[in-house]
Amino acid sequence: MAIRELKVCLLGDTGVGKSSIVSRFVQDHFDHNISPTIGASFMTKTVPSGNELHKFLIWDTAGQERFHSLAPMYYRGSAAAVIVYDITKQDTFHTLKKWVKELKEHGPENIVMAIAGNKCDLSDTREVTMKDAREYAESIGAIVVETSAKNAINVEELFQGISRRIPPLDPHENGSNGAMKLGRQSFQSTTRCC
Ligand SMILES: Nc1nc2c(ncn2[C@@H]2O[C@H](COP(=O)(O)OP(=O)(O)OP(=O)(O)O)[C@@H](O)[C@H]2O)c(=O)[nH]1
Repeated sequence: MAIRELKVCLLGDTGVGKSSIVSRFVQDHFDHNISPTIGASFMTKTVPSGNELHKFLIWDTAGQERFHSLAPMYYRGSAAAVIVYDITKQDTFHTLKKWVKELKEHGPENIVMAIAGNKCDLSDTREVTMKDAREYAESIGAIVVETSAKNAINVEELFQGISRRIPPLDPHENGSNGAMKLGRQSFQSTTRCC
């Protein structure tokens, strides 16, 4: 079975739960007292996808503004970006839109964009509706899903959605050096809710 290495970066405001999503996905663990990320952190996880294995090389970036200038190092060469907002904080949805703009202007041409509305376990105090998120995602051709890293809701599904957007390897395009051509399979939006 062929292994594809897929660089994925997580972007979004500080405190929205990027590290918690990665920790839930890779280690099936949630820490209430997780510290803010300094710079970036790196983890990997390999999952089956059709006839292939997708090895996600995950760069979890720091959301604090002082680290913003480092982000291009992590989205450059990425097959996918997970852009996270907190459904209980409208301003984090605004920050997400700024990240999407930056990715469109400076990110890889065919990057798969996945929007994660995290903390859906706190939907009683929601400030961003699923309708708004879905409409925005459709307008940019992104996957959108509401997640809870805390309660393990839709985290696996988020990465499965990314896997589905990665076109299967064409053996004729895979050179002897193992170079792989990545791109977005479809521009249709995919939506999942809690
Ligand atoms: N209720 C709830 N809290 C969450 C969830 N995900 C993360 N948190 C909490 O939100 C806070 C911030 O989580 P982090 O994962 O550090 O957020 P981050 O986006 O990585 O933050 P930076 O590293 O500063 O960019 C922590 O107190 C987490 O425990 C969730 O799904 N539900």
